[in-house]
Amino acid sequence: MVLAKVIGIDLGTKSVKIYKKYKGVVLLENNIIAQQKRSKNIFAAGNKAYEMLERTPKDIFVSYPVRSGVIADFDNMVKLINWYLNKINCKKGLFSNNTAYISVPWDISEVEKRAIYDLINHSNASIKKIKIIDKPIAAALGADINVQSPEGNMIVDIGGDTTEISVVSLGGIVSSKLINIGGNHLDEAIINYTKKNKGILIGSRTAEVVKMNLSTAIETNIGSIKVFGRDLVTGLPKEFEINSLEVYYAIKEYLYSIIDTIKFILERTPPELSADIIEQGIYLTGGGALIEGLPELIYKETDLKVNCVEEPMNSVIRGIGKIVEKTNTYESLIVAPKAKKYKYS
Ligand SMILES: Nc1ncnc2c1ncn2[C@@H]1O[C@H](COP(=O)(O)OP(=O)(O)OP(=O)(O)O)[C@@H](O)[C@H]1O
Repeated sequence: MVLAKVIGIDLGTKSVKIYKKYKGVVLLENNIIAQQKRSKNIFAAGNKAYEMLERTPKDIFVSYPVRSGVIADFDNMVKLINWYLNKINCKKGLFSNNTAYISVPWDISEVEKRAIYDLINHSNASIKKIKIIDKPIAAALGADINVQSPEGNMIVDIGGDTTEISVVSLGGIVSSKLINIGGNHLDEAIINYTKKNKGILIGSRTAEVVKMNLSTAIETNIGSIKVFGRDLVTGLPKEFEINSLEVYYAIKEYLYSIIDTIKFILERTPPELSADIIEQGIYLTGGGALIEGLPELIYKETDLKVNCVEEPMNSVIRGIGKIVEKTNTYESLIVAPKAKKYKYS
């Protein structure tokens, strides 16, 4: 007899993380596909495809199938999920009665949520049960918050394409807002800054390196790095230096938009829960939580202390992992399905 497996999936805009019961995180890949333009066959997937970004010949096309937290390119996402599941040995025939726990943003439409069921049903994996978890709940669990208590907690999850700001209490979402601001927008802002102020065009991977090294919410110069770009006047490659103050100027507008949304959500939070949030502070998760000085800026603008979560990029998959390991304890956190024709459980 083949044993049933339980896995958890964090299907992010930028990356995919898969957790296997008793094993921990078994897959961490960029959620990106490189394919031949004509045949649409996979040329590379995951981290290998990311390495090809902006380096491919004309007949190879590289793209991200998840955009703004939802599946934007269904066919390619099916190809990728098959590739990921194959990589962790979760393909058809191998497991008889598998269950997958998958997180989705809260503030999206039912149709967008249902696409997750379609995705798994169209995949090669023999997953019988699909259980949906609200991403803010998973992020909160991953931040070691007791999500089932009556206490209110605010989670700010700054991801690749989106920031999801949510208040959770008693295992549910009290309020949440998903805004289209994430790491990709900061990369674009850095590209636009160097184009406008230095006359140099850089690629998105270089912009991400600049962001990871220098992104700051503090208006002071704390360091610089040298990178290559293309001089827009001569057309030739050029090495140039960029410092953290320049990166601050490039991204600050986005940071303030996130803070404005935090205030927006706070204004709409019932007073009892607001009191809890004031006492506990905000929890910052997602890759964007690594922006230098962001907790201090949020504190300055909102008067709320900010709790930094360890390895904030892994918060959601850590939370899903906790659910996968203790399915009975966390059964109440599973989102109730809305339509019948899908394989809900
Ligand atoms: N040190 C850092 N400073 C700033 N940003 C960072 C840093 N490290 C990673 N990031 C950014 O964090 C983002 C990825 O975060 P995360 O893994 O939480 O996103 P995701 O779950 O894939 O996306 P989403 O939540 O939008 O679906 C990327 O844009 C990445 O560049």
